[in-house]
Amino acid sequence: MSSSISGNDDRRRRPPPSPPKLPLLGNLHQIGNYPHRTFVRLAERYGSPLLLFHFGSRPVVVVTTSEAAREVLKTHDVVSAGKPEFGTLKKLLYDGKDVATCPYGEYWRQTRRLCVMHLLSNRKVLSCRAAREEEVGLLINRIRKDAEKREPVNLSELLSCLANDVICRTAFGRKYSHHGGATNFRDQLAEFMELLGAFSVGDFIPSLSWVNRLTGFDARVDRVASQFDELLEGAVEEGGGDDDDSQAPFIDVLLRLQKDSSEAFRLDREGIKAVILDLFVGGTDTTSTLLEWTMSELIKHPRVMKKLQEELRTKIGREIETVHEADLAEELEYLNLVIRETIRLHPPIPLLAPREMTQDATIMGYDVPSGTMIMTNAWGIGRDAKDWPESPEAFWPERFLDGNNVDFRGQDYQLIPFGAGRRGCPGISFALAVVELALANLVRNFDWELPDGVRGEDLDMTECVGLTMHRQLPLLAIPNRYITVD
Ligand code: HEM
Repeated sequence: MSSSISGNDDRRRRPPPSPPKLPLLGNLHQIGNYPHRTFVRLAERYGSPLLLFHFGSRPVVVVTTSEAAREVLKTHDVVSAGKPEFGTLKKLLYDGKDVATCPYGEYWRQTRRLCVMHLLSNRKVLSCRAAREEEVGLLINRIRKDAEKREPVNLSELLSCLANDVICRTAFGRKYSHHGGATNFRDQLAEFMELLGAFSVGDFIPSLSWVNRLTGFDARVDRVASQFDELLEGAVEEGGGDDDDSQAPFIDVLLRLQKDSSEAFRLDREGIKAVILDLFVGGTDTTSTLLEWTMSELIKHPRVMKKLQEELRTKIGREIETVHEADLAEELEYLNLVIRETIRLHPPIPLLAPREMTQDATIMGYDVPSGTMIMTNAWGIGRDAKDWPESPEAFWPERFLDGNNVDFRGQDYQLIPFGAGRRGCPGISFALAVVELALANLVRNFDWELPDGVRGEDLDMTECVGLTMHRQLPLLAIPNRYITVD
């Protein structure tokens, strides 16, 4: 399939179709607020699974079909495993010493191995169960109090706190509700994420880098990077106390590995801080966004909500106040279908994390040179009528019944919210553990209604795109207690 093409021989090149571009800006002016939607429209207009754009001076190929995604992420897995360099990311993530943004090579391989083996393995995820159960328990108790007042709760906010607190507990062994007195850790993290997702003109049009200085963007990046470094330094100083890896917070595990003479590869101090940051960046907003969309779809579709409630209430029973992970051991088929259907329609990172070609390659018959940035439109692929012939825009978990075993773990290219191939997400089990436990509790323990008598079907589902794609308006809903154990 792959064929190398000579760097100089432009006559033989067949690039993907490309919408007309402007000088300096390239195609940046065409992208709009919902790039994933724009890219689907343009792919249809040009009738091509690959389109070539220019974001300023950067060539970017956008992949819009499952077939093309398979070629990129499977056939050309190694060649497409590079990462584009962005100045802002480098400043915020210790010059690319993390897993998610570091270039493809030995450092990435070893660092990812450490994460997969020691932090995100199924065994380690299981051993963090107590922290998840406690945090979900706190959330449910809080909602019970609100239910007594019959007041709407801000589910978006609560779910974001939950994801954040779970990662904090597993990464540091404690919560960082407050750091440095009045400064709230969550606000700091929110600003960090905002900057990671922000458009930095200098990264695309180097001749306009001065704009970042003029607007104060660069100074803000420096300030946030140094605030976070201070926090992580504190955590590294305090860490290293526990010898038992299975129970230890991530920071302790990484510090122990650093001292372990039998380990051929050791992360330095910046590497440890960068990896911890990666887990926050990769694991908080993504998880809470998935929870937020799942609850939105359930409230919007009372039939599905009722069916899921029946499954949970029948299989788990009414005898316990709060669902624990052991209670989920029973096969909860419909819960699984609901999560699959939500993530199909609302992949938290609609365009996956950008990749960069490390060699020339031919993809779907088009030549894509080394250095091209690759964006895979998981959102568009999840709604492509070719792969999802029955009402692709509809929320209908039953589509996964009757032998449709399409799953999101990176083998089925029509459903790739976690990416695929060697740079695919290593945090799937970690994320699902939180998502399943939280949903089982929220849905089994309460009936939900929208405030002001708004009907579920009228719930606004407008998206807002940053680092992740979340709801534009927070999800406010009134909980009514269902499970009341005396
Ligand atoms: C619903 C939750 C999540 C979603 C939708 C998600 C999605 C993704 C996606 C799309 C990628 C890029 C994949 C690719 O390029 O093929 C990725 C990478 C990554 N994710 Fe996740 N993720 C989630 C949860 C997590 C969690 C909980 C963690 C860790 C605590 C995590 C850690 C990472 C890391 C470290 C990478 C970089 C992998 C590499 O470059 O080798 N993610 N994730």
